[in-house]
Amino acid sequence: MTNALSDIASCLAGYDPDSMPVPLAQDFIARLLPRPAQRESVGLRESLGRVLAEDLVCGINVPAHDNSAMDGYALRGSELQTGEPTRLALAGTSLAGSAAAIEIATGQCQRIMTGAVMPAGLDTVVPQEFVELDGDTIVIPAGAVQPGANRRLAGEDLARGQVALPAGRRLTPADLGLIASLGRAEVPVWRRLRVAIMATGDELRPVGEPLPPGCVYDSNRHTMWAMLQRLGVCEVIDLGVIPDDPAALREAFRRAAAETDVVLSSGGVSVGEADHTKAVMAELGEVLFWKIAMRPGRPLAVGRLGDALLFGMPGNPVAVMVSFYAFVRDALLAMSGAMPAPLPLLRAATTAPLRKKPGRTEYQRGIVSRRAADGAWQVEITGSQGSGVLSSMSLANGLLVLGHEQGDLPAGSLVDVVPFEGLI
Ligand SMILES: Nc1nc2c(c(=O)[nH]1)N[C@H]1C(S)=C(S)[C@@H](COP(=O)(O)OP(=O)(O)OC[C@H]3O[C@@H](n4cnc5c(N)ncnc54)[C@H](O)[C@@H]3O)O[C@H]1N2
Ligand code: MOO
Repeated sequence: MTNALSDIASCLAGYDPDSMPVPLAQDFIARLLPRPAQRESVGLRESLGRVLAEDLVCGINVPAHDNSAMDGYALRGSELQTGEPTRLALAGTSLAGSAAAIEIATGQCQRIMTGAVMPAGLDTVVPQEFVELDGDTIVIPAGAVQPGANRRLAGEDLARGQVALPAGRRLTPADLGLIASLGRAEVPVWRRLRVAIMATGDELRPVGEPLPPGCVYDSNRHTMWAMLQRLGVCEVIDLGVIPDDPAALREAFRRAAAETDVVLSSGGVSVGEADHTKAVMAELGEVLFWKIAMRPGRPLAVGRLGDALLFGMPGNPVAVMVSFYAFVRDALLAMSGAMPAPLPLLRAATTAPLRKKPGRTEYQRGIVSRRAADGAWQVEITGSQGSGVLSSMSLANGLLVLGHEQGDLPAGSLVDVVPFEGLI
């Protein structure tokens, strides 16, 4: 039996739906999240960006055998002379890919290529450019190589039985290579989350249609779709634009909750007369409405409809993006089974003074760059910070995060910036 949202809220010290600090809202949401339940096996390439459902244990050593790191000559390190050249007779050649057992006698060495198996008993490789050939003898100048150099040991990258990648890992290009190096063609991952998106509002028109007076094109569904694509762990179900009509909203929310794990809507969560979204959510499910102490992104609805989690995000186009990164991103990753991955932060110096009201978290759009004089990070605000102004968001390459208690800042202050690279 899951706890009612109001019970969870009553456990939080300082809970205030009319002025919720960002960390408290994040903490509340973290308590609601179901763990992933269904796993599937996907082909290696399909696993990029997906969440590993179990620890991936190495079935083999990588590399599988001791091998050479250089093209050169393999020898016994104990036979290297100190203070004078070493002379060794050439026995034969080892090429990569050959597993032939080779015996090399004392006083001999073996020509060897990068990646070739080290002959038994040899532990050192001298690169070919360091030696001189004297007929079938190689001459290694004193000090050209240390015993044990240029040899890669079996299992030095990954040892059989070791956990190569832990459950919860979101797989990267290097991880795909790692999994391939273990010879695995199939990867166990958690099922993608199904996420419904919808934009609500009578004034919204889909792109590609004429724009009647008083209307705006719906941009939020496209930013929501794009942010979800970038996250890489969701299957997006687009329910389109829903008018401010209770019957249509009811139908859309019912359908979304029945078919998906998470429902994201934009608009209709403020106090306007056509803001029916709130009423419909409350009628169908269990929903809390908050005014978050932040800017932009002040109104937010968080709730449950059946088994689906609901985020009613504000309609203003920048507010919906900031709400997504402040609250929805981490929730979706946790529900996908991913281990927590806080957004990377840069510390950058402001190029001009900043106005900031204490008592709320502010997310300001900026451009981070390296200062010519010393290469240190600096950040400049991208102009109007209105929560409907998408152009300053589009121009930005990062979001400044100014904490709850922070007041005005003089030029040159160090602030936290979330870089968009890889995120937006
Ligand atoms: N009296 C008050 N008014 C408002 C408050 C408040 O506390 N008291 N809060 C303001 C804040 S902050 C925000 S944010 C908005 C959020 O309101 P809603 O979530 O109800 O959003 P709407 O009213 O539906 O739309 C707001 C704005 O955004 C435009 N919009 C909506 N959806 C889209 C979309 N899909 N694509 C592009 N643009 C969209 C819409 O046309 C409005 O201009 O409320 C403030 N008001
Ligand atoms: O905070 Mo609203 O979310 O200003 O746009």
